[in-house]
Amino acid sequence: MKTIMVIGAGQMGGGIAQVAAQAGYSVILNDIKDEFVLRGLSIIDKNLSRSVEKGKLTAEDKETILGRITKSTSLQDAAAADLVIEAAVENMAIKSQVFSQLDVICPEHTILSTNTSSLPITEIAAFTKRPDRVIGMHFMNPVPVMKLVEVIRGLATSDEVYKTIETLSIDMGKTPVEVNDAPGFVANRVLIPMLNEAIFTLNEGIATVESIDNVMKLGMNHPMGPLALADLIGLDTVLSIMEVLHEGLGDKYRPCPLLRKYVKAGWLGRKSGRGFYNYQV
Ligand SMILES: CC(=O)CC(=O)SCCNC(=O)CCNC(=O)[C@H](O)C(C)(C)COP(=O)(O)OP(=O)(O)OC[C@H]1O[C@@H](n2cnc3c(N)ncnc32)[C@H](O)[C@@H]1OP(=O)(O)O
Ligand SMILES: NC(=O)C1=CN([C@@H]2O[C@H](COP(=O)(O)OP(=O)(O)OC[C@H]3O[C@@H](n4cnc5c(N)ncnc54)[C@H](O)[C@@H]3O)[C@@H](O)[C@H]2O)C=CC1
Repeated sequence: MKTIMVIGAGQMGGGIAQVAAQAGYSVILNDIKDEFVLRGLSIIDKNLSRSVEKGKLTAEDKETILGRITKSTSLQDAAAADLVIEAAVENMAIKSQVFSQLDVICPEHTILSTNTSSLPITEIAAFTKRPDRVIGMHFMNPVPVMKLVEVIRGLATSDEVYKTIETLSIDMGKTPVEVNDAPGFVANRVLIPMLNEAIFTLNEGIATVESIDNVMKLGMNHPMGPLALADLIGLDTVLSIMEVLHEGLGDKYRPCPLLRKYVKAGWLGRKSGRGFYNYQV
C-alpha cells in the first residue's frame, strides 16, 4: 500500500492525514472546498511545528512529512488511491453518495474505509459493489495523540482486508481493537451516553458547566470533563451519534433537548467558537 486518500479535512481527516504521512504514506487530502483543505493543512503544519519546537522532529522531517500530502477537491483523485479513509461529516446521505462514487472511481484493489463514529459499516458497504473491501477504521480525537483505532468489519468484509487494516493501524502507531458492527460500536456506545447524561445534568440545573466537568476530572481522573469533551468532539457529531444509538437501541438513549438546542443554534463546540465553553477560532 502506497497511497491513502483521506476524505474530509476537518479535525479527524486532518489528524488521520498527519499520522498517515508521518508513517511514510503518500496522502491525498480531499474536501469539498480548497479553503477547507488549506485549513486542514495549516493545522497539520502547526502540530508538526510544535513537535519541532519540542525537539521530537527535525525541521527537515517536518518538510518531508508535509511534502507527502497533496491537496484535492475532486473525488476523481481517488483513482490513484490504494486505500480511502472517509472522514466527512456524520451523515448517511453524504456517506452513501461518497461511497457509491468511490466505487466507480477507484481501481478494484482499493480498500474503502470509513471513520464513522456510529453508522453501520454493512449499510455503507452496500452502497458499493465491493462490500468485501469496505471496513470501519474508527480513529479517536485528537488523532495524533490517541492510541486506539476501532476496526469494524461489515458483514462481507474479507479477512484479507481486515488483516491489511490491522497492520496499517499498527504502522501508523496505533493499537487496533476489533469490534462488531453495532450502533456506536464500543467506544461511542459507552462514551456518548455519558456526555448526553452530563448535558441532562446541566439542563436540570443540578450543577454548573464547570462543576460537572470538575466532578468527573477530580472524582474519576478523566483527562477532561464530559462537557469540554463534547465541545472537542463537536456537538453536531455528539447529537448524530446519540440519534443513531436512540434509533438502534431504544429510548434509554434519547438525546438531551439542550444538546439539540445548541446544535440548532450553531453552537457546535470548539469548531464554531462556542459550545458549553467559549473558544477562539
Ligand atoms: C467521537 C468519537 O467517535 C470517538 C472519540 O474520539 S471520543 C474522544 C476521545 N478522546 C478523548 O477522550 C480525549 C480526552 N482528553 C485527553 O486525552 C487530553 O485532555 C488531551 C490529549 C486532549 C489533551 O491533553 P492535555 O495533557 O490536557 O493537554 P496538553 O498537555 O496540551 O497535550 C498533551 C499532548 O497532546 C498533544 N495534543 C493535544 N491536543 C492535540 C491536538 N488537537 N492535536 C495534536 N496534538 C495534540 C500536545 O501537543 C501534547 O503533546 P506532547 O505530549 O508531545 O507535549
Ligand atoms: N469529532 C470526533 O471526535 C470524531 C469524529 N469521527 C467521525 O469522523 C467524521 C468527521 O468528523 P469531524 O472531523 O469531527 O468533522 P468536521 O466537521 O471537523 O469535518 C468534516 C469535514 O468533512 C468535509 N466534507 C463534508 N462533506 C464532504 C464531502 N462530500 N466530501 C469531502 N469532504 C466533505 C467538511 O467540509 C469538513 O471539512 C464523522 O463521520 C465523525 O463522526 C470519528 C471519531 C471522532
